[in-house]
Amino acid sequence: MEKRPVVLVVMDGMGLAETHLGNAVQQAHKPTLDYLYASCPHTRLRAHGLAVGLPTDGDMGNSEVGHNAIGCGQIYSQGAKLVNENIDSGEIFHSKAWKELVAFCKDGHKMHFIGLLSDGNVHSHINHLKALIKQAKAEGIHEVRVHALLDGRDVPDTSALTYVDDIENFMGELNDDTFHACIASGGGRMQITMDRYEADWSMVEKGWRIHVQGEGRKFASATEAIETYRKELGVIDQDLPGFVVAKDGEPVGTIDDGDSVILFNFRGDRAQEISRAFDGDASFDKFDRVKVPNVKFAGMLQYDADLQIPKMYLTEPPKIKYTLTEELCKHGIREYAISETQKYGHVTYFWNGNRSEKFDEDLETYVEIKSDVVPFEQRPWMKSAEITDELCAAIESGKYDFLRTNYPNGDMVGHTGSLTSTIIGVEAVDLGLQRVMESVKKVNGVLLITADHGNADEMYQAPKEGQPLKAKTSHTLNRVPFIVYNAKCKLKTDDNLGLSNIAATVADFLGIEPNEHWNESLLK
Ligand SMILES: O=C(O)[C@@H](CO)OP(=O)(O)O
Ligand SMILES: [Mn+2]
Ligand SMILES: [Mn+2]
Repeated sequence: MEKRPVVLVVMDGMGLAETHLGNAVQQAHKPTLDYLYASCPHTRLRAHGLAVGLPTDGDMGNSEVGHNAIGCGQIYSQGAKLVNENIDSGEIFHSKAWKELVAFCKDGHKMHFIGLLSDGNVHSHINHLKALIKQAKAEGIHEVRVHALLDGRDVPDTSALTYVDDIENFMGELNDDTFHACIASGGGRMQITMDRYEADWSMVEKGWRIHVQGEGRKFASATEAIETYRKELGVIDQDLPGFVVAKDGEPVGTIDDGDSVILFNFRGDRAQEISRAFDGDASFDKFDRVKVPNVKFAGMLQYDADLQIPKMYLTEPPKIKYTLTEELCKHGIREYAISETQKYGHVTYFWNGNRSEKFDEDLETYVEIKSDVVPFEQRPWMKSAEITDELCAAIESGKYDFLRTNYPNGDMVGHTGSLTSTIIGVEAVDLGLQRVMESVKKVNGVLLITADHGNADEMYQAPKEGQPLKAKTSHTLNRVPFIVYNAKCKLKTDDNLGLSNIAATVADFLGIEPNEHWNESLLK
């Protein structure tokens, strides 16, 4: 095959749904995508469940597992599954980190659990938290405090009380003369603690003050906080401000010297910054931690093995080998990756098997466009134009053989639950694609277009008879497209094909031999 530049575009969160109702992708004015479907080879891929290493086919896809699969051409058991197995076998409680943390806080100190309180299974699962609390009691811990990040992004948008009630009932049954567990603080996941890719460290600072120092608006319970904020602000769970649970004016669970802290999220992007705040020495300068308690801190997983974030962890992360980048570097292929902050790590860190470091400084170029810190329903175009400017220039420069990008709009705007804004987000992507196509055509390259999972394709929850339609903020279980522009080819259409079949396809178009560990190419 003659050597031509290959460009891969991931349209984040733009899956394929049958229904038109609430389908922002279908409802958008998208002449470019319409043209591509009408005239170019295309197929459908699995982007959820077993096809991306999740426990069951009931698990929706997400960016981490999606970009891992695209970037390594294989299916690895992912965090959600590895933690399940580690807990089921009881091995987690023999880990060095668990033993050290238990021993550290046993006498008169507290064990804290910080994490996303839901069963979304994208970043965490409430069952994992329950198993850890139960074992903490069994091993003689007296005090447990939960710092509950409220979801509404991987689960229905106002479901926080379901999970708060669930965990409080669970802890209530364990509580007795020797053991006391309760919620100590919390807040919406898009307000505190769970920032990613350094988009907005002030979120993490807010979380630190609330969880560690007990500084924030005080309430008698998590339920009171949620109900009060909902009444006052009318916002959905992910946007609820931080709160501290207090009794007689005193926080019930600050994080103090001698305590142990477990971050029970398994997914890495939104877990790294708070981990760095706990693990960081005196040189930590992302915000003023005021006082750093002498605690032992562990993550559910290690979120970046090269950078050792965090130092202690309960579950070994998937060891993703034979990545596309590694293989392309071996062949001297010059790579270019670009996105805006919110998805920058998706096309670098997740893409390369959860590694932030480059394989080859000379061959790889990474570009980050700074994301705005605004509610994305107010700026649904996000940085699509700026990404496109840079990408088109890079394509036309002739300096790169393989270029990749992620347009975040379908996903980031989709998560807000606004159908109108998400339609505009999809239209912004469509415009970007049109410009990328022109550049690809100019250099006689090949353009591959796909998505990492659905989101914008279902903006309403399944309708219930007699009830008004409710916004849906989470990802979907739908297939995603794979389209080839400017290359004559035939694509396989088998039902079992998924994101892990893309790496070998990219290699085919670049004219190099796919790695033997990769799943088959999509080319017939
Ligand atoms: O925002 C996120 O953290 C997830 C949803 O929990 O979305 P994505 O997997 O698309 O990054
Ligand atoms: Mn995504
Ligand atoms: Mn998403």
